[in-house]
Amino acid sequence: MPALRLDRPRRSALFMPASNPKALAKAREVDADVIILDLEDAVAPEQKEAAREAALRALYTGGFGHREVAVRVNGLDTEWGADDLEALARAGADALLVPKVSSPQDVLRYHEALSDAPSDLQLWAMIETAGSVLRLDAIASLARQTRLALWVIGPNDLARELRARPDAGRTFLQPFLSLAVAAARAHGLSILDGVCNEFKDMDIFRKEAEQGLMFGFDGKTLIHPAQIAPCNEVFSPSPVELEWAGRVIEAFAQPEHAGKGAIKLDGRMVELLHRDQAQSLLALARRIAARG
Ligand SMILES: CC(C)(COP(=O)(O)OP(=O)(O)OC[C@H]1O[C@@H](n2cnc3c(N)ncnc32)[C@H](O)[C@@H]1OP(=O)(O)O)[C@@H](O)C(=O)NCCC(=O)NCCSC(=O)C[C@H](O)C(=O)O
Ligand SMILES: [Mg+2]
Repeated sequence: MPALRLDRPRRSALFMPASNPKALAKAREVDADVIILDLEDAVAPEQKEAAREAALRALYTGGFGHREVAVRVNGLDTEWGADDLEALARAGADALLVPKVSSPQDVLRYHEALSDAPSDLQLWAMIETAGSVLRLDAIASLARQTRLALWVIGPNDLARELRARPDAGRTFLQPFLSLAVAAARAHGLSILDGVCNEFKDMDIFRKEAEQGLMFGFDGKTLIHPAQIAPCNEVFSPSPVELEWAGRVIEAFAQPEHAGKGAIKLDGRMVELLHRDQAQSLLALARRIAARG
């Protein structure tokens, strides 16, 4: 199975309809950590085959630099799903993102359909159905025995299925977001927050991205290039966090703190687990800087 790539910065993941040549042309320029070529909901039925061809051309052309590239295929329960998987399994994508996963059996179907794919091809799954909400732990538990490596939340499909009324604070999603992050972390999956449909008002977008950061997401999926810069900023360690991280590590290195599990710093307790967090933050900052 592919090694789980939790070490990659995945602050921003931009969806691009593979049927939109103007959008695809930007895939090698935009500052997103991940590009997701969409064959599913952003593509009209009559465009599905042309979009698949365009995604294949883009993958064979390559040149995506530091960006991870995923393709969101159509579900196996649609007339295009099996052909998408067949065509794309060996086309050089880092991952295939599959929609509307509801159960462990769904993951196993996709995993089996990819049995001949290169060993480093990852399976990413949209978590966006009512069924998936009820089976988070069982779905995530397949991470260690299949290609499953990452989840993406799908707030639009979830709102539709639940008949919820989304508001700016995402009230209907909040309990679910916490549980999804917990299930992902328990089984070593990466997890990306869902898209914000608002792409003109960056205050609304930024608040939603900050909310996702607070819930523990690794990054956020995006629909428009204007969302990339604020998203990267929100999901990068801030100067204040990096300064804190440096001081925590330094404090634990002092001879008077040798062998201690908890010490005082700035009038507050810090424990060895905070030193671990500090080291992770500094490592993420180094990896972001190394992307160029
Ligand atoms: C939302 C859009 C339809 C808006 O498009 P448009 O009106 O063209 O926006 P702009 O005029 O502001 O565009 C300016 C230029 O930027 C390019 N552009 C726009 N969006 C993208 C993009 N995503 N990637 C790359 N480039 C993009 C335009 O082509 C303009 O270029 P130029 O003319 O050369 O200046 C549009 O943004 C869009 O289609 N977004 C992506 C939609 C999508 O992929 N949806 C599916 C994923 S979201 C999802 O499915 C959610 C999930 O499953 C759930 O259930 O929640
Ligand atoms: Mg969806």
